[in-house]
Amino acid sequence: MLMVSDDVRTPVRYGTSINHATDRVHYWRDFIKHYSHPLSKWIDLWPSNPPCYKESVGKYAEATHVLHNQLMEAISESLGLEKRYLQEEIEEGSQVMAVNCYPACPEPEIALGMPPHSDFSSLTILLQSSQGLQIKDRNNNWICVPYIEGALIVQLGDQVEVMSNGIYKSVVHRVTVNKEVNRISFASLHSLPMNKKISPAPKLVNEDKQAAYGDFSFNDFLEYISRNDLTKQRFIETVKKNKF
Ligand SMILES: O=C(O)CCC(=O)C(=O)O
Ligand SMILES: [Fe+2]
Repeated sequence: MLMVSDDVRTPVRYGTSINHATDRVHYWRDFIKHYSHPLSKWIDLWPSNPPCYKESVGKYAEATHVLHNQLMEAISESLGLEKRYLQEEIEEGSQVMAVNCYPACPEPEIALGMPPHSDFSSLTILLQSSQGLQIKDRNNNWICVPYIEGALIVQLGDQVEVMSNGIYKSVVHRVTVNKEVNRISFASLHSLPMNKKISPAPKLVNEDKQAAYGDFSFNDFLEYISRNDLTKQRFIETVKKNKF
């Protein structure tokens, strides 16, 4: 399935993913329906072809889950919080593996693989087959993330921005396309549990630094994206108490 946006305001979108951004809300709703089903442990959502997919991607998903836990410990420590701050929630959280495919594009200058956005996740761990990802720096310039074979890219998501009371910022990113090669990326999006309200860590809130965000859950995020266009306003802007 190739999805090309007919949106004339922005460059067309050229690419597809197993849970394409515009389709993600439907994908996630289905995923959550299965996930919250009492028999969810026995419901197999993996594609059966190619036959090695389930085993290889399954192992990769397990490894990224472990890495996510370790990175969250390091982030908590760096903020002066307990190493195991939110550990239980992290263990019980969800993980979505988004497999994105961006075909070589005849007119890359008028297309984008994925429009600018930040991830709702705590962290996204990304593996890319070639260059294409760009991040926005604090001066609003787009910076290419270089391709390094086998390297994992870790992106901070909205949940860490809120939990850290804005000390860390979730990264705005987009994906460009090119004329020569098809690009594939595996984005492993890790999140705290659906109904867990995420708010600034109490230790990071004081008289000098008030809570800069209200609380929100993954469910609130899903509600938001089912009604709003994420390319017009990032979800995190809606939970900020003061615009800064
Ligand atoms: O393809 C990429 O490099 C990034 C994909 C992405 O941003 C996402 O799946 O949220
Ligand atoms: Fe993303």
